Amino acid sequence: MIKVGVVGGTGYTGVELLRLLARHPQVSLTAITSRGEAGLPVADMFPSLRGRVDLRFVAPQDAALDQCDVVFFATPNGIAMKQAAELVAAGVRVIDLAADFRIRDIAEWQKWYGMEHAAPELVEEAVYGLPEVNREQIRSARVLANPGCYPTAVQLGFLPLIEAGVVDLGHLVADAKSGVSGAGRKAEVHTLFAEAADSFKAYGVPGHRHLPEIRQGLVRAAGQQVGLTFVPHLTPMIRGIHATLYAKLSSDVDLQALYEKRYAAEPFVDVLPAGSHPETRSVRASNICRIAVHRPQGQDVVVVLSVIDNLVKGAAGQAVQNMNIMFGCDEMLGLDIVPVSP
Ligand SMILES: NC(=O)C1=CN([C@@H]2O[C@H](COP(=O)(O)OP(=O)(O)OC[C@H]3O[C@@H](n4cnc5c(N)ncnc54)[C@H](OP(=O)(O)O)[C@@H]3O)[C@@H](O)[C@H]2O)C=CC1
Ligand SMILES: CC(=O)N[C@@H](CCC(=O)OP(=O)(O)O)C(=O)O
Repeated sequence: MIKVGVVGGTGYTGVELLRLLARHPQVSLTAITSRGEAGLPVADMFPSLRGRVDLRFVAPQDAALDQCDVVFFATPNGIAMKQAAELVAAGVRVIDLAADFRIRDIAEWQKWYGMEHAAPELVEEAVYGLPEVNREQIRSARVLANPGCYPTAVQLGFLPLIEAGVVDLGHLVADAKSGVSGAGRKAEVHTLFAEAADSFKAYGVPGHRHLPEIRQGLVRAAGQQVGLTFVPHLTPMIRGIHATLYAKLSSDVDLQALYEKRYAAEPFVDVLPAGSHPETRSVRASNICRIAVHRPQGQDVVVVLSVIDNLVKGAAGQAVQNMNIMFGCDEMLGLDIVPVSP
């Protein structure tokens, strides 16, 4: 059994991890932390876990994390980077759901995240956990940088076009919408029911911290610089990301065949039939990214629609997928669940 610790078990991605890990046949949940709820049975806070998780929350400093085989950090940015080195030295593998190890350029990371990096040497060795790109490196990772939610939907949508070299790399556009759980469980005015339940807005247009992460992945696939415009939106739903991606075609290609071939062996990417319009509810609570590719009215423009559940393929599900790869389990173990909506 894989002994697992979860730091940040009271947050949205933390409880989503617990939902998935509690039913994982190879996992033994060992420690689940909370600073404010130490001592409280986890199932008292989350009744959906009654009978499935019988641990109590423990304060992070009291958790025997060094006894685990792997520790997930479902914490704000800047926490994992301070603890990962000690854990790795103790032989514990680290999966960070935050952004501490995602950006290889430390100066760039510090600019976007507004803090000094505490473990640049671990960024160097960390593996970016997008299995559809890095599966082989993930197997031996000691530090795993789980991708961001928008970066997962946008990269999976753009990658086939970029890898095949069939679009103008200077003018890629990603227009993405997220449910409110993407902002986490902490209290903030803009996610109050009265603020977010009946409104729709773009944000971060001058620059969002996921821009450098997406660009890093696309540049790697292209082998050259790319021009990317990324505009996130907050939409009145709880879970889900819908990314609409635009690019100018530079060669004539069978787009449907291109996407079907690229993802034929991927268990968690579903390329829909030509002409489809994926809905976020079709992936709710599942680890699947559903993609449709369009060429409107035969123009030289390609439009890609990519949907995920931000808490699953965009966070906890992808983290469990990565754990499965790191520990030699079947990649779908604990994740072979159907979406909860039609
Ligand atoms: N929400 C989403 O859709 C996605 C989130 N992410 C990333 O995953 C991480 C977690 O996000 P999310 O679950 O939404 O956030 P939440 O705000 O919902 O939860 C954060 C958790 O971190 C714990 N925590 C906060 N500060 C500390 C600290 N100093 N030391 C230890 N634990 C701490 C909190 O627990 P307590 O206060 O009880 O200690 C809480 O359980 C973030 O980095 C986020 O950016 C990534 C992809 C998608
Ligand atoms: C709707 C919403 O607010 N979404 C968050 C992004 C989600 C997230 O948690 O960011 P990471 O994946 O980098 O951790 C935001 O735009 O800041």
